[in-house]
Amino acid sequence: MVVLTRVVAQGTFDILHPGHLHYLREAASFGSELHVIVARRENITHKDPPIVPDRQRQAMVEALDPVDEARLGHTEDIFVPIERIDPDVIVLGHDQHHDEAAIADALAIRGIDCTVERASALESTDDERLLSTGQIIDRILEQRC
Ligand SMILES: Cc1cc2nc3c(=O)[nH]c(=O)nc-3n(C[C@H](O)[C@H](O)[C@H](O)COP(=O)(O)O)c2cc1C
Ligand SMILES: Nc1ncnc2c1ncn2[C@@H]1O[C@H](COP(=O)(O)OP(=O)(O)OP(=O)(O)O)[C@@H](O)[C@H]1O
Repeated sequence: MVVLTRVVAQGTFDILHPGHLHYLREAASFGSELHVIVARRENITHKDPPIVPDRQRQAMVEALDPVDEARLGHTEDIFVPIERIDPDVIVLGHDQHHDEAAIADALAIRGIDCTVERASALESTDDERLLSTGQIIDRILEQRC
């Protein structure tokens, strides 16, 4: 019998880059199905809002090879999609501003049996890759303005 292990990853995914692929491939390695929650613009208050519209960010993430399904997150309650997906593992990004223990407590309160992991960072070596949306936008501003 095949046991499906559902994994959740999440983020803004404004302008896609190799760091996103690294994160999503690592998240996918924790199970058999990767579900991605794409943050809604109105919920992105911890940094500049995304340039790319919500639906376009969701469509681009869903097209990536490691991703089985991508959805826009809930407008108010971040646990609504979690309750619908019912994941076995949530993988936080290396720099995501969420505390594993706090997420784990919130899952336990809701009776959701799911572990919380933290992905690693794809660090820039000496090559030319741009490994954050911020870097890409800075490069555009430098070279196009
Ligand atoms: C478990 C979990 C569930 C989330 N659910 C939602 C959601 O339903 N709606 C949403 O807009 N953002 C959701 N988010 C994304 C957060 O709103 C936040 O923007 C994101 O984690 C920050 O990622 P980034 O700074 O790496 O882009 C969720 C995050 C986590 C960790
Ligand atoms: N270089 C990277 N290595 C590993 N994971 C990354 C990297 N860049 C982004 N991620 C992960 O991808 C997810 C989405 O991140 P996000 O969409 O905020 O991209 P970002 O490039 O970090 O954006 P910004 O530069 O605006 O912070 C997060 O979980 C984040 O940790």
